[in-house]
Amino acid sequence: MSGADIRRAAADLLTLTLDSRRTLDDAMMTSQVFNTLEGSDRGFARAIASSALRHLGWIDTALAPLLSRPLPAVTAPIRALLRTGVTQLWLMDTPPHAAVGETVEAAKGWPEARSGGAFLNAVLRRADRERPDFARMSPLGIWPDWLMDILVSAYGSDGAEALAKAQLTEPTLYLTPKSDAETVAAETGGMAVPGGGVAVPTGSVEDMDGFASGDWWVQDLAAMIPAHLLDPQRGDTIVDLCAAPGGKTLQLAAAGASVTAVDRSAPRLRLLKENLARTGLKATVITANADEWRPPEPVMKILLDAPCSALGTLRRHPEGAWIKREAEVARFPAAQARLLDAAIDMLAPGGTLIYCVCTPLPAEGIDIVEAALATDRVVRVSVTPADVPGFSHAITSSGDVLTLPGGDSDHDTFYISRLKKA
Ligand SMILES: C[S@@+](CC[C@H](N)C(=O)[O-])C[C@H]1O[C@@H](n2cnc3c(N)ncnc32)[C@H](O)[C@@H]1O
Repeated sequence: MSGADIRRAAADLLTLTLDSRRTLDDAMMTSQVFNTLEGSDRGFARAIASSALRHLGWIDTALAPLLSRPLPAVTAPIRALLRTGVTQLWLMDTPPHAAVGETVEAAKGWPEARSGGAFLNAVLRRADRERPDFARMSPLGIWPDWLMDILVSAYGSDGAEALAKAQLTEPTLYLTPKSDAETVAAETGGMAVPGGGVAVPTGSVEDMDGFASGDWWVQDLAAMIPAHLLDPQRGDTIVDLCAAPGGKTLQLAAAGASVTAVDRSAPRLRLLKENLARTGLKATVITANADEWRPPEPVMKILLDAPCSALGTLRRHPEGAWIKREAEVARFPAAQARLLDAAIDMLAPGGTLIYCVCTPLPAEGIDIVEAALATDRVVRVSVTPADVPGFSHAITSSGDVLTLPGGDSDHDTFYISRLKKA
């Protein structure tokens, strides 16, 4: 494949994410042009798109003075090629002649972009001469204004900046071992870390030792905490609500618990079933709306990983900042409160419920839990340092866990609360 094909594929991934509002993973699965690439070409196209999405607010701000019309007024294919070109020039080690030349070539082979070749050439040449100094730009500028505003109002400028800086850093790939972390570390060339995960060098997951044999699955370190806090034991009956694609179901099942995994999305449950089959673990899988579904009898342990804005995983999915809308984010708390109420209904007296969301927004985390506590149907069981090896710094003054970035931390942001039925 030619260098132009790689740029065309990267631009296609950008239009699918930013203009069709798909996730990058989904775009990579559906883009025909991306799927003609193999090996390192595929890796390079993905790296360009991923870097563009990670830094998009900065890129668009720096592009604006180079254009005679606003970026949104440029057609989608040319806009994607512009972003593809400047990402190579400003953020990657691509030699300028290749970044400009191959991106302009890509336009020539793309009927909807062909007429913009000369414009693209002129802007990219100027972008090569007039390079922005991203180090002097506020990290908050990588986000759309609405997102910056809600994070600044929740955490102040410094806290929001820490979240933005976390997004600017390539996240480590972590595996959750089915049984022994040291064995998985030896098998994959990784390193066992406190909390039970294994940090591995980034690469093709399917090609790593132990993938096909199901010895591990990919899961962020912070995402391992909720299942740990439920203290799953052999013989426990556990209901895992909002379970797909199943990272936490696998953890609970690997501990020997009898798990019922409930999710309303059949396609996502297909992934959960694939994960169970690959790892040889067992769970009862139910497609249902957890607002309405009830177990045959109340259970002692429930995990509710509620649907959320997922703003705590932007470092892995930076496109989330651009494909989500403020109004959608505002709708989550009502759904979360309903689901927590339903989960409390399913819980036996004295039973334990873990509520978690992968977002730093208090409206989706502590506010939901405080409202449930105010009904007196549940009490909080404060998390202790011994409960969360490697994460004692994340225990909040109210006894929950909030894994905000800080120092040399390298994990997603989760809010987790442990509740007991009164
Ligand atoms: C954060 S994801 C769950 C991730 C999963 N627990 C894991 O560890 O892989 C939230 C899930 O909630 C599901 N969901 C959203 N609303 C639901 C509802 N009312 N009933 C059941 N599942 C729901 C979504 O389909 C999605 O799979």
